[in-house]
Amino acid sequence: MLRVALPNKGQLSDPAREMLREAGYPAAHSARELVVQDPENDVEFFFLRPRDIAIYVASGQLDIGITGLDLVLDSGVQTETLLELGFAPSTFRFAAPAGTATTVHDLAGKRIATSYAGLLATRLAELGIDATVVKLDGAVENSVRLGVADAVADVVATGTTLKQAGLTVLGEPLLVSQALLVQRAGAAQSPVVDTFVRRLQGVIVARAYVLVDYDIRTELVERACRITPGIESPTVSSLHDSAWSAVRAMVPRRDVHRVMDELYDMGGRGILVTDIHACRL
Ligand SMILES: Nc1ncnc2c1ncn2[C@@H]1O[C@H](COP(=O)(O)OP(=O)(O)OP(=O)(O)O)[C@@H](O)[C@H]1O
Ligand SMILES: O=P(O)(O)OC[C@H]1O[C@H](OP(=O)(O)OP(=O)(O)O)[C@H](O)[C@@H]1O
Ligand SMILES: [Mg+2]
Repeated sequence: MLRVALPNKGQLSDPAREMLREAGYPAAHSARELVVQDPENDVEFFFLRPRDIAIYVASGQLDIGITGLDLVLDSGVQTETLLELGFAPSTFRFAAPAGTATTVHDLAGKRIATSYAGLLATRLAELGIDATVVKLDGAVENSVRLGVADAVADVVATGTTLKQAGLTVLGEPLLVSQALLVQRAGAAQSPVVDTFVRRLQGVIVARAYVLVDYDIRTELVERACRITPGIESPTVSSLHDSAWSAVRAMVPRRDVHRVMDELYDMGGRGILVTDIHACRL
C-alpha cells in the first residue's frame, strides 16, 4: 500500500486535498482525520503538520508527501522532487521598516525574526551576513512592531501582511517556493508512485490547458494549425461542406483569448472552448 503524507492544516491543506480529489482520490478529502485508508486505490493518507512532512518522507517512513519547497529546505533533510504542483506560490524574503535598511548587508548585527530558521541560517551564511536569528512560530510580521526583532525573513505571497505590519521588502527573494510532491532522495522507482504522479500530472495539465474546437476554410487549415499546434498535432476533420474543416487542439489556458482572436481574424468560426477535467498525455 502506498503511504502518502498530506498537510493537515495551513495554506497547503485545502489545495492539496482538492488536487487529490480531482485526481480520483476522494478519500483524501476527509479533513481532520489522522489517517485515511483508500482501499480502492491501495493508498493510505497520513495527515501531518506541513513542516514535518519532509522529515517523514526523507526517513522512509512514508513513501511520498505534499509539502512546500521552503519547508523542505528549512527542514534540512534530503528529498527528491517528483512534481511541482503549482499551488501555494510564494517567495521567502527579508523585510524591515522603511528607512532602516537599504541593502541586505545592512542586516548585519541585527535581529531577524523568522519561522524558517534553518532556511534563513543557510541564506545568511551564503550571503556572508552575521545576524541573530529570532525563531518564532508564526505571525512573524508582528515581531518588529513588538520589539523582539529589527527585521523579518518570511513568506510573502500578495504582500498584504507585510504592508499591514508597515514593513518593506529588502533585496531579492531568498527563495521562490511552491507546493511539491516529494519522495526520499534515492528511492527506487516504483510503479505505484509512477501512477500517483501521472494522476496528479493529469490534473496539472487539465488545469493549464483548454480544448479549442473551430471551423476554418480548408485552404487555411495549415495556417490555423500553426496558431493551435496542440501537444502532438491537432485533430483535423472534414465537414459536410468540403470547403470547410474542423480543428481540435489543446491550448494553454492563459493564451486562449489571444488564440481565439487570431483564429477569428483569420476566418475561423464556431470557436468553442471547453474545460478539460482529466487527462493523461
Ligand atoms: N499566503 C500564502 N500564500 C501562498 N502560499 C503560502 C502562504 N503562506 C504560506 N504559504 C506556503 O504554504 C506552505 C505552508 O505554510 P503554512 O503557513 O500553511 O504552514 P505553517 O506556517 O507551517 O503552518 P501554520 O501557519 O498553520 O502554523 C509553505 O510552503 C508556504 O510557502
Ligand atoms: O503576502 P501575503 O499574501 O499576506 O501572505 C503571507 C502571509 O501568509 C502566511 O501566513 P499564515 O497565514 O500562514 O500565518 P503564520 O504567519 O502564522 O504562518 C505567511 O507566513 C505570511 O504571514
Ligand atoms: Mg504559516
